[in-house]
Amino acid sequence: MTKAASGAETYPNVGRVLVVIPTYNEAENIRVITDRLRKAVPAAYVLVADDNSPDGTGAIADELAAADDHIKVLHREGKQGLGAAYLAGFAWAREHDYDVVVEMDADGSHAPEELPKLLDALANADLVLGSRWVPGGKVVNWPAHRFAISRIGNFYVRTAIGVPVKDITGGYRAFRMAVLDKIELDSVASQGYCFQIDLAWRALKQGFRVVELPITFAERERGASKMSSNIVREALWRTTIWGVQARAAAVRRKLTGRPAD
Ligand SMILES: Nc1nc2c(ncn2[C@@H]2O[C@H](COP(=O)(O)OP(=O)(O)O[C@H]3O[C@H](CO)[C@@H](O)[C@H](O)[C@@H]3O)[C@@H](O)[C@H]2O)c(=O)[nH]1
Repeated sequence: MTKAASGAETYPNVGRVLVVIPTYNEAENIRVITDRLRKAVPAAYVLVADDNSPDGTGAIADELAAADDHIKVLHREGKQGLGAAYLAGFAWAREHDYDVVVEMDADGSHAPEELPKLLDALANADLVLGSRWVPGGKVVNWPAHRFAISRIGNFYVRTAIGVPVKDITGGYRAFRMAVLDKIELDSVASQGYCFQIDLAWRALKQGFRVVELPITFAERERGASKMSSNIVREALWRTTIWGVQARAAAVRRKLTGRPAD
């Protein structure tokens, strides 16, 4: 089979872009999302990070990769969570010299057609967060319980760790590689939504320019969400601990007069 022509290799003013798509049982979605993405941003490369999905997502991704040299596949041994799949994707991006790494769900919740907006915003930012909760952002067809979890969760995180970000749990974002190089990914243990909170917070603490841009998040039409009560619980306990640690550090600084570590 002849591979599709690569087209442009870089995105203007940004460089080499890798979109990491973690997958677990996304056989119904992976063709659609990669097709939309390749049309929306022909210069971008795609890495499907599949956790040995029982529904054969990995084999479909291999077929797509065989036909298009902008599509790559990372086969992982088994289901280890969203965060672990992204960390493996980031390490792959670093090994292969990408300038920007994008996180995107496989199920169409994150519209590839909005990616140029996120990439263009990197002109004045190091990390661009697609946001449902800034003016202009929205969610489509979300069940009431997801809406409530996201709004209450984001409010809780903002209050607990004291960050101004409106949608810190969102999973549609573009990182300059400099951010991923600096935020000590080896020590990231969080998974699920908490992984998103963790990375954005690390970037903010390092003083990187973090910008939120409105996006439309659409509920998946095919396949099942992997959201579970464990994912929500993890976000709660970890952010509570981080909030307490941040406050304790602020008090220590006040008492000793020393700047932050
Ligand atoms: N490789 C791998 N991929 C996974 C795993 N769990 C989930 N994924 C993939 O991660 C993406 C998001 O999973 P969903 O199950 O659809 O996520 P969600 O609950 O709708 O969560 C989304 O919204 C959250 C905030 O509302 C975000 O925090 C989260 O990152 C994601 O974007 C999908 O492509 C899914 O296949 C896993 O264990 N391993």
